[in-house]
Amino acid sequence: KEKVEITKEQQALMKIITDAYNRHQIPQDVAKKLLQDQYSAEENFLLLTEMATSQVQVLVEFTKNIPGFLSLDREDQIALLKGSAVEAMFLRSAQVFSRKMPSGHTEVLEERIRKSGISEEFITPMFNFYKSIGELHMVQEEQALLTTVTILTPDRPYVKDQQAVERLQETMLDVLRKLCVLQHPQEPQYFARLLGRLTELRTLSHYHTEMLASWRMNDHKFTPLLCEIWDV
Ligand SMILES: O=C(Nc1ccccc1F)[C@H](C1CCCCC1)n1c(-c2ccc(Cl)cc2)nc2cc(F)c(F)cc21
Repeated sequence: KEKVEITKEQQALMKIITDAYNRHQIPQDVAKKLLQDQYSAEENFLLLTEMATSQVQVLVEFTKNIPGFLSLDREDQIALLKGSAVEAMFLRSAQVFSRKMPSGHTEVLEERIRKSGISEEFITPMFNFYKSIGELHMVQEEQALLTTVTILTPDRPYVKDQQAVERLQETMLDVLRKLCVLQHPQEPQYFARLLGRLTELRTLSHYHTEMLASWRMNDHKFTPLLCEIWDV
């Protein structure tokens, strides 16, 4: 049984990333808003575009705190942000959905999202993903590192120096792997399950353009930033 040990440097890296991850969260809590009131499809769509726009802004701030990210080629930094923004939003949504809430709140939240305007065909895959993330009961360090690993995906479109991104991602994967072993000693497969979620996340994110286009309302308006990032 090999002794898994997180080094001092890895401990420091994890602290920087987790603190940044917790610092750069959306100011107002979308779950609270959704639990307070029932909104029309138009109001929900507007809320989504506002949330997604501010999510991109906090994602940019968060990446500045990933050690080594700012040393990457500038255009590659943009390519990584553009390539991971939708996945980061769905990952964040899943973490919001999986948060411990007073009994009955998760059901209300699920109901509100089901009725928000998203077309039927996307509801099941989306909630399957949210529930599979919830079942992992990730600690906040794992959530922060998983988002970091998602951002540092070398094979995003237009990334020139993939090796440099790969080296950074591997550094984060090594810390995440050790953390999983230490946090979930009874589950040797936990780390593999965690990475399997990233495949599900990528698949779900492929639907996002259709999910938005099929939102049950006419004339979908987007912010300039979302047009940039969401290919809409
Ligand atoms: O705001 C949102 N997500 C979100 C974005 C950035 C940061 C944090 C976020 F939670 C939207 C709302 C918007 C308003 C209508 C209902 C869905 N949202 C989604 C979601 C996201 C994108 C598509 Cl295409 C379809 C649904 N899944 C959610 C699960 C939740 F638990 C939750 F609280 C909100 C959620």
